[in-house]
Amino acid sequence: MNGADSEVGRLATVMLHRPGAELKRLTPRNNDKLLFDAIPWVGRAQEEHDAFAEALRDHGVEVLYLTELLQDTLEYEEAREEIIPAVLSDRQLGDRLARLTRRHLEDLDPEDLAQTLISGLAREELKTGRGLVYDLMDRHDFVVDPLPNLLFTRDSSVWIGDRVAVTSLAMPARARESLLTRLIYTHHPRFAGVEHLYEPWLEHLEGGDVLLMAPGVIAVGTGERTTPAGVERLCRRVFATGLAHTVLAVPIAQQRATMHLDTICTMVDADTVVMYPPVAYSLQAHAVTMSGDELRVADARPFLDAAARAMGVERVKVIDTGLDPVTAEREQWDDGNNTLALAPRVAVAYERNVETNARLEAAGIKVIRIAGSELGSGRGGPRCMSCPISRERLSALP
Ligand SMILES: NC(=O)NCCC[C@H](N)C(=O)O
Repeated sequence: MNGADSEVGRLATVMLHRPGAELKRLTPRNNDKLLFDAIPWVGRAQEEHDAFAEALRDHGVEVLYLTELLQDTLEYEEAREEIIPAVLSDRQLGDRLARLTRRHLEDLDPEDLAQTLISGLAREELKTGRGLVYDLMDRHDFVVDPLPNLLFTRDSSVWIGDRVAVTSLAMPARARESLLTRLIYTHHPRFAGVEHLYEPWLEHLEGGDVLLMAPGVIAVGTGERTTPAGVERLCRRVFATGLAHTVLAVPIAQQRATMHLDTICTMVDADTVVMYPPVAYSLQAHAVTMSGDELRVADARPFLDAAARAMGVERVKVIDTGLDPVTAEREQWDDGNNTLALAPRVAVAYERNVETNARLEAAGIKVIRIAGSELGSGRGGPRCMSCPISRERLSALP
């Protein structure tokens, strides 16, 4: 069954994106705008990603690839008719270049169209070109921008219960990603009948900010990416559909190191989180519940207290990630807190976060280590690189 009600129920199916030609578009001139800290070695990034996928399969997880789902989806005429105009609505193109680009895209078979939607299209790759915009562009300029951050499938959709929230990404370099995930969930037969809980044109909300703390309890970070208005919209929708009774709205610092809640906190057991020490005891949360027709927003209290109350446990256990502040800061930056749980007490983590992983193991967590020196140049770890499509429900356990 599709969906999830926790971060730690046994992972059955996950959607990944194997990085490809879109990473080859990164240059020292555009990497900041495209949200990468360095220029990755693409072949090695693919090897690291393949090893990640293999580790998941070795643990019984079905791996779906976004590219393959998109190719299948683009076999359907309605899907093609929906996505091509959406790509051309970019105001940079102007009418004439948009017409040319439309013809180019319409001529592509599903495989090439999927590839172009992901890796973009440079002016020089158009078969023919004319007009003011075309003439004034550099031949390397993009007519369709590449999506190197598609690798981080966590952010462009998130399953809550049996519904999928197709997110609304805040950074212009990522906005188009959720048009692709929406297309897949709308037209791919595997997802027929799945109800959408959120849409890309609503207030900004990114999957990396959404943590399913326990059945009925969702924490949502609000900072650089997810806005308070996005949290409010999600609250209304999860309460209206009975998918949650409490949402914890968690303000996080608006900076790159903490762009999403999952950069500072992830769950490794039903009542245990791995957390960045400087924020573990200072992070605050507002518990949001429904009171009649209105949202009831409680005063801020320590996140861990608010979470324990909502989850109905005595306390949320914390494994912190480093012995000294410098190590903790280095390993937080390198996604040490960004683990992907495959089951309670089993988590995938980047191998380079030596101290954090040692701490996890000392606390009884089985750590599956993966290499990520190249993958990490996009600033995301195992949780960021995975969208759980199906997890064993914790609410179904006796
Ligand atoms: N959930 C996450 O933290 N995802 C990582 C996203 C990294 C990407 N380069 C970004 O800036 O959006």
